[in-house]
Amino acid sequence: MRKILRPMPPAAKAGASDDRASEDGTRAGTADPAAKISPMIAQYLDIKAAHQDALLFYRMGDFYELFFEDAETAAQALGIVLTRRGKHAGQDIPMCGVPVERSEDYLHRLIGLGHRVAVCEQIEDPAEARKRGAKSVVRREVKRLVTPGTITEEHLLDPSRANCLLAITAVAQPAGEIRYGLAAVDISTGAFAVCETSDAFLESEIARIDPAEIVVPEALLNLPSLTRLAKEDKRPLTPLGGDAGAAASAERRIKAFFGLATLDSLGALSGAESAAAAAAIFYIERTQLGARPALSLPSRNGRSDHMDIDAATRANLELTRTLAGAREGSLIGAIDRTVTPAGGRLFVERLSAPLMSPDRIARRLDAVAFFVGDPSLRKELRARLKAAPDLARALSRLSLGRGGPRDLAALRDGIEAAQAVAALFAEASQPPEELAAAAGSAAALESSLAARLRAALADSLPLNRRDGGFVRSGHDDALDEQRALRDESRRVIAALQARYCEDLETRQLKLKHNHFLGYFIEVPQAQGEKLLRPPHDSLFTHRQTMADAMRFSTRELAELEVRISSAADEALAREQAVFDELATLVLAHEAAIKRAADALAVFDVAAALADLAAGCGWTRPEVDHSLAFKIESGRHPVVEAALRESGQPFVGNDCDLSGGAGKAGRIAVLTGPNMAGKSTYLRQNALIAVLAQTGSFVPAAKAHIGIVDQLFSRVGAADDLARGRSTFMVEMVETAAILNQAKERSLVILDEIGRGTATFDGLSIAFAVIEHLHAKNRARAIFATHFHELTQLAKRLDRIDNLTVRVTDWNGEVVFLHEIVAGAADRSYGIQVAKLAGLPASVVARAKTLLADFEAADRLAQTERLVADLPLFTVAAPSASSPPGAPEADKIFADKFPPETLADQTLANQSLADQSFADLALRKAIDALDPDSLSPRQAMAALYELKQLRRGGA
Ligand SMILES: Nc1ncnc2c1ncn2[C@@H]1O[C@H](COP(=O)(O)OP(=O)(O)OP(=O)(O)O)[C@@H](O)[C@H]1O
Repeated sequence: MRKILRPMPPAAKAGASDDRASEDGTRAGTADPAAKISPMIAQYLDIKAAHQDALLFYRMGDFYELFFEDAETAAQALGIVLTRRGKHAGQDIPMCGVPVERSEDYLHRLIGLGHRVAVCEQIEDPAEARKRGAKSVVRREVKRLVTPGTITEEHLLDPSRANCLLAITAVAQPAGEIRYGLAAVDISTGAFAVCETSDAFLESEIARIDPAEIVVPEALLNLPSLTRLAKEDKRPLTPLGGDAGAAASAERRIKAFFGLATLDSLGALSGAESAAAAAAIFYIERTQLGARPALSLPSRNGRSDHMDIDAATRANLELTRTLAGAREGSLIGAIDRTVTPAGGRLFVERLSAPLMSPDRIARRLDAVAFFVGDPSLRKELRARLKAAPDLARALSRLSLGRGGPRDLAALRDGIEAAQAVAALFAEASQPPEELAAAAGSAAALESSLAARLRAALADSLPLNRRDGGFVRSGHDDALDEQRALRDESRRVIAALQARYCEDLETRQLKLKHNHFLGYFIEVPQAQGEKLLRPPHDSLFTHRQTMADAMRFSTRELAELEVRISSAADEALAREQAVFDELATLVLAHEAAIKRAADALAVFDVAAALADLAAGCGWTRPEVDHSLAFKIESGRHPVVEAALRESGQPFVGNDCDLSGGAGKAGRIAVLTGPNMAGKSTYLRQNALIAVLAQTGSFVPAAKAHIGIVDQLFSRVGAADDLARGRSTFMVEMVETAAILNQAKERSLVILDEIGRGTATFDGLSIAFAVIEHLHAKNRARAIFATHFHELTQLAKRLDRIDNLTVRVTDWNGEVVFLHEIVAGAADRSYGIQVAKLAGLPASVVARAKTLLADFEAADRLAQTERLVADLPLFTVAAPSASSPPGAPEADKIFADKFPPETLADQTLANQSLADQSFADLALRKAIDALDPDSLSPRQAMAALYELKQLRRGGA
């Protein structure tokens, strides 16, 4: 529904709205198309020219107005009425507007949609402008440039997520390779991290940072991964002009911003990293219009420091949001028990970038273990943390000059919470390294700071500093004096009203105030007539006649007004000075406060993970440099939580993909009926790896994980119609990425590869994918499939294990046990599941008959032919010329099929993989014959043996 937001103000309305009328010489219907541009429109066009890439909120009295294309864009985005105001170049000027007091809501919505907004304020009193002539325009200036990646306002930000601006630059290496520099800055907290990456990992790094806005030099605008992100993920992408990304000026810009003589203290930033950091600074300076946010020095985040999780895997595993974009239902939604916004943000950051160093992981796990072992300390700590407001964001607003009294109060309460936490830890015996360091940072805060703030701030605080009334009385003598004068004057007004009432013998006289008249006396019409006549007319001066009242003033009232307003103004000015003093005091401790804020977040995450581990029976994983992947009784945290709510148990399952000494890890081929729990099993093992390397306990009885450097998944079957890709195309693109990139240390989970196309195409692709994974990628992997034929691969590829999910029949109904065991599924139970889903009985019965026919005849035969034709070991073969009987194949064949078993084996009902082995057996038997050395009897026996082999393979 479209809402009408801005009725045109009534002509008689006094004050600010009148300025609109006097300024605007092009009111609707009055302008001559050929007339000159009105001064106001000329001013508007001037300001707009400097802010072409933003919607211009142009302040007119109590509204922000938008004109021309901006009006059309905003009206459509906000669902507000588009109207017209005068003409420009013979055309109507489209216009819409939002009231100032509700503008933040509209800003929020526009920013959420990826727009940038330039907020242009009136910077002088309209009365001042009028003094320059009736047609003069109020001076205006853009005071704020609001963009998705640079917002700091509490109500515009999600407390549980970082709000990152990401600058990307490219630097060509001497060898021709392009290296990308990435600088991620969260102005709302001051966090500033840089890293460098190659083209192959650019997208996964962007997915990890999950930026609210990306800025790039114009030359990079057409980079395919960026255009895709901007178009399909709707990430705001802002081009930077000038030399923003130039390596040459980068160092100078960083030094100037941080006031550094040299960049040595930042460690060795690469050329790409410093170019990106400088580009981010350039954009921040441009948008903050002179205000300097309290940014930390850029810290390097080596790409090899964290597990690489590509964008598709991140989305598929629903780590921080579901495929539909919601937090609820994601991993973080199910397991986040942090109690502070900063703790929540740190947890998201850690979960998005699992570590690669067993030592660093162990340090985090030590902190969690410490709190698991001390439940009462944990409870006490969490209670104190709950009282801690968002220190980092309040500090950032103060540093940008956008803070309010409540930000000072947040600082006060946050510092006190940090001190309380530090005091709690002073008594803790032998806290682990991570917590001891955090306690040190919390304790290092200047204790007098909170005391100063407590003494200065009133108990109840307004949102905006300009409202005043936030300084405690008794704190500042000068302020108290002004306030007394102001309040005294108000009492005098009340006394004056009483006196006039008495003198005129009426109770209907009121002393009122508005912006236009200031203080005035209002009486009903009949009373007013009296005041216009002697003797009253010598005292009362007529000001205005209303429909049913008249307004007057007196000399006494005018004098009083001057006294009152100057006392109020002076009190307010004094309060602003107190605010500035307090803000300066706080900012002098900026670095220490930031460290303490980070420390509180570290405490929060460790205690929250401990709470989770203790409450849900999670255990400490063992993480090292091996290629182990051994999980005992692992669970899926999100599915388990959902089942718990409906009172059902989750069945824990083991998983062992460990590589032996000097050997790559194993590949599990998982078959089982629909709805048995295959996808759950796949995902839970990937999530356990992520959680373990995040430094969390894991939902398993025991877990041993050798560092996973890259996590790949191909799960889910979402069409990606927005990108113009079919389900199958998406599946193949993601599978290709995995096969091209996965290595021995990777973990790969693949769900039903090949199901999106014709059966035999799909089966062939699935076969080839597993062979490639086994021979080339050599990664630890789980491959869930409905192609039971794939289980035959375990017979000839040494690192493949078959797993299946147990089900049982009960009175003809399928019962899922959700238990993963070694072996292959005997059948699919698809029809039973379809029956459970409520397919009509006639359809189920018909499907059963057809299945019996298909199983008996055609499909099996076709399958057998297909696999008999498949070139075996094409991936594993040392060279393309190696024949099927090459040494590796021979060895596997001999292990799997000793000659004595081949003769009497009935192969007729075996699957196609067995079939090819039987053919191989026949050929080997013929090759082994030496007719010249056989007696007639031996020749006869050999002939029978060959017949037998042939019969088995037919
Ligand atoms: N280990 C488990 N313990 C208890 N319930 C489970 C378990 N695993 C899965 N389930 C339940 O079974 C449902 C189906 O699981 P899942 O989607 O993993 O099956 P699937 O085998 O992948 O099915 P399909 O082949 O049809 O995709 C889950 O939503 C969950 O309710």
